[in-house]
Amino acid sequence: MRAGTIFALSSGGLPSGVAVIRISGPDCRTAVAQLCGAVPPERRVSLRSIRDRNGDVIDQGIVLFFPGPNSFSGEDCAELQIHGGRATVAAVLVALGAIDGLRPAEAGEFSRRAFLNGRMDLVEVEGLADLIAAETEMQRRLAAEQASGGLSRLYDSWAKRLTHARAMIEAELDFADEDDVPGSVAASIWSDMRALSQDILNHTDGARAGEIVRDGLKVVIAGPPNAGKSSLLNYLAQRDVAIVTDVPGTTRDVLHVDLDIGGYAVRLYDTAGLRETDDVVEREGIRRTQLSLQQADLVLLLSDDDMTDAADFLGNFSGPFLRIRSKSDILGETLPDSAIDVMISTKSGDGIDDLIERIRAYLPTLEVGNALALPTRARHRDGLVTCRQHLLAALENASAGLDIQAEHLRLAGQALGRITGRVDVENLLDVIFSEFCIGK
Ligand SMILES: Nc1nc2c(c(=O)[nH]1)N(C=O)[C@@H](CNc1ccc(C(=O)N[C@@H](CCC(=O)O)C(=O)O)cc1)CN2
Ligand SMILES: Nc1nc2c(ncn2[C@@H]2O[C@H](COP(=O)(O)OP(=O)(O)OP(=O)(O)O)[C@@H](O)[C@H]2O)c(=O)[nH]1
Ligand SMILES: [Mg+2]
Repeated sequence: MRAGTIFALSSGGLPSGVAVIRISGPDCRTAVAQLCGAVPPERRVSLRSIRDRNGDVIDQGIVLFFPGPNSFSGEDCAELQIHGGRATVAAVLVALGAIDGLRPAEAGEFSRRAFLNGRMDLVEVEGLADLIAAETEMQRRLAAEQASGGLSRLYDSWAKRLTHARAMIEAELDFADEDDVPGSVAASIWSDMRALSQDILNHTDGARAGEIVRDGLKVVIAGPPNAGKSSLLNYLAQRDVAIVTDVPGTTRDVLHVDLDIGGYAVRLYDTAGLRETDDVVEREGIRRTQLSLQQADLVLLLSDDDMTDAADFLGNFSGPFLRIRSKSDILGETLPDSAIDVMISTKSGDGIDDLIERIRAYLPTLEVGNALALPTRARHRDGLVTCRQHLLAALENASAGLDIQAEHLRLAGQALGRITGRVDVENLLDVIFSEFCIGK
């Protein structure tokens, strides 16, 4: 850990009504005393004058002091809640920087210290980062559960079962020579380990839902040029995001907008129309369309005709898709092909509600309570898979002997410990904390 006492603006963009500057570290008391004359009573709201080196008042603000270890970071912490003008904040930050032992915080450094001081584990830290980034209600619910330890409690309870099983095996190994210890201890242990393996499997089944809620459902609009793809993106975004013209081949870059459908995040992509072409720029656009199709959770296949050749537009994509007949306002009397799922018009708005309902069917449903403890990152899923592999290796290798089995249980527990950051994660920390903003 980089040493020193750190400070940062922890509230958002300036100007703001009030700005919160946080300080954490061993020289926190000194810093507060220097700026405010004296350290205010612990954990109490105090209105103080904040002064620069020359004793000139910069601002009047609310000052809080939280002595470690019972603080957010586990160190001595303070907050200066001042007026949120740019010059006011800048002057206070300059005054702090001039104090010996103080330096500006790096992104996520307050949380990193909280982690290193055992105030939060890694899964909670990730939950906190997601909570700050949450834009929809379901993202918020999932992140809040994770940040407050819901997922960690589950993983810790599993780690405890593994440790218990190992302890029982060790006991059995230690007394193996004595006649009065029957093998019956192991039987109940192995049935619990089988149950645990199933618990992990059920939990991992929720990983896709967790990742979709956190990252948003990726919906790609594809189809022939001029079908009205960009018009649909603009309509759903309620903004003029993409260029729309009657020239086929208008869109080249992949654009996206984030939608909130019933509290769930949906990331909608507009792509270049797919066709054979000699235009180098358009070909590059089509290549990018194909790349985004590989990432899609759902494809909206849009066309203003019956699109008998739908599969041609899907490339390697094998996931779910909806066939959408666009421009229904100029359909006239002709009935669309029965394979069409939805008919829409961005001119009249017809069919759009229907389309949104159809997209909704691909969103997970999050229930309250325990069901909110879901893995939200590939990192969690990978750790769970490794854990379960070792668990199965332990269960299936009775012939290898108890000590080999116990070793697999140890490795299973280690995989869980890596998820929560209780073991051996030094190399992960930079990646995880760099996701944070400064001041968190
Ligand atoms: N002004 C302000 N508001 C904030 C934060 C903050 O740092 N400052 N938070 C920052 O994320 C969140 C609240 N999280 C916090 C978590 C723990 C402690 C803390 O001091 N915990 C001690 C004492 C608990 C108590 O008095 O009950 C502890 O757990 O020992 C403070 C804030 C959201 N709101
Ligand atoms: N009548 C009618 N015209 C539409 C509708 N949607 C789009 N258009 C028109 O169709 C033309 C093409 O629309 P775009 O949204 O640019 O089509 P695109 O699929 O993005 O086309 P490319 O980017 O070239 O692949 C434009 O002239 C639009 O005004 C609709 O619902 N009804
Ligand atoms: Mg377009």
